[in-house]
Amino acid sequence: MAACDMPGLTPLDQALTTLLSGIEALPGKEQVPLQQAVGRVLAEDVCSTLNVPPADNSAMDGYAVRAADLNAGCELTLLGKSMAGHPFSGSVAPGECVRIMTGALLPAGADTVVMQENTTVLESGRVQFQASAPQGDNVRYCGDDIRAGQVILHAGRRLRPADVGLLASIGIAGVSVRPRLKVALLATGDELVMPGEPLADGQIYQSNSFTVAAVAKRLGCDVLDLGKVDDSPEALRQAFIQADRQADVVITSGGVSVGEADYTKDILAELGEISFWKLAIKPGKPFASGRLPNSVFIGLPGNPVSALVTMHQLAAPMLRKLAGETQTAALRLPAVAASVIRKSPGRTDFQRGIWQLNEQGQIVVRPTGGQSSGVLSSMSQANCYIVLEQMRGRVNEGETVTVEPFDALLG
Ligand SMILES: Nc1nc2c(c(=O)[nH]1)N[C@H]1C(S)=C(S)[C@@H](COP(=O)(O)OP(=O)(O)OC[C@H]3O[C@@H](n4cnc5c(N)ncnc54)[C@H](O)[C@@H]3O)O[C@H]1N2
Ligand code: MOO
Repeated sequence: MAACDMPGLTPLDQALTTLLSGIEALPGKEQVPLQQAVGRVLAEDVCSTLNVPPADNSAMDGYAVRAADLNAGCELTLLGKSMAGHPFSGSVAPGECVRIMTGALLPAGADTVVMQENTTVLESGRVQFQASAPQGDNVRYCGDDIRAGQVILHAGRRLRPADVGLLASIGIAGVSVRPRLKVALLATGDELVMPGEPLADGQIYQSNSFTVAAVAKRLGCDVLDLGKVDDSPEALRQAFIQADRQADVVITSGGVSVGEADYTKDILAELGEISFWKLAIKPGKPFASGRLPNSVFIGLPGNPVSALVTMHQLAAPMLRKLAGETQTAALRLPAVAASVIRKSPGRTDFQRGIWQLNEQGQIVVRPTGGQSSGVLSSMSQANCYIVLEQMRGRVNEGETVTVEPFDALLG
């Protein structure tokens, strides 16, 4: 069936644009020490008050010289040495050089550093050089990396390991960050049992709260797992009211389809506002979002892969926006299908696959087994999505497809 024959299904991009335009970053900020800043979202731009490096210095162990003095076999008089933390106090005149270590300040008068491997210390104590060198060779100039006054990290940045090093390198001991989002999780369904408990006929172990919590935690959220809710309007009503009191965001799984026990949408509409989506993606067709009196509501479909894929593709960008984080587009790359990939036109598929490089340096990808939305093992084995366009049908071996490598939330 062609996509135009699938009425009421909204493309993912369109749904995401609408969902994101309807929410704002939650207000507030707090100061945290740098040791606790990785993974947090900057609340303000950070400006450097320093040049980095703070002064011209050496990139090598060797000799600081004037480049104009150098030629093959030339000899220069050794004046002294410049060590990291112990600069040479004099200045280098024509015909002179100074022993210098990596990171030590370049003495006045010198403009170049020659690696010690290209020199010989003579019995006279003078230093002989094997060749000339371009002026500035092996010198790290003041401000090469960062200039005083420059914004080094912008508000909205989720801090990475290199970022906290960068902040430390300009002497910053703490930063202003956005508060952590409080996220309450509810798993709906009479059939659900917690791992560790015995399983009766017709019951299954609940897994969605574990996958969804794992992603939310990787996004730096404080997660409050409120457990399972039975498929009854009253149980859902009470659970939603409790969750709404405690959290900035309430995320449920299950009960958003058209089944007789699918009450999530009704209760959400009763207590707050609902927008219900039928998305043109597979897995993850049913998806609800909206507001409760105090919180943003996200209703994921119940099937385990659908819940995780919609958590990643829709809920995670929403959580990032609420947390004040600047959005970045997912990495998508062309790849060669290593096998036939079954697909029907109508929805954009997020099949689970393994990508690797072949001997020609091309990315090749194959699906990881069963692609039903209940088959979590195919997600567990995967290192990427194979993103197959809405209108596309079966993919033959050798055709080009798009892969989206799992990012830090899923990988
Ligand atoms: N007539 C139709 N039926 C269905 C449609 C449809 O359009 N028309 N959509 C299908 C799609 S697609 C999905 S996805 C599911 C979503 O349904 P719900 O969100 O209402 O989810 P449930 O019915 O509650 O559960 C579905 C499935 O997932 C299992 N589940 C639920 N919660 C958990 C959990 N926390 N951990 C593990 N597994 C869970 C549940 O036992 C069911 O097997 O609807 C289709 N039906
Ligand atoms: O498309 Mo539903 O999301 O899993 O099977």
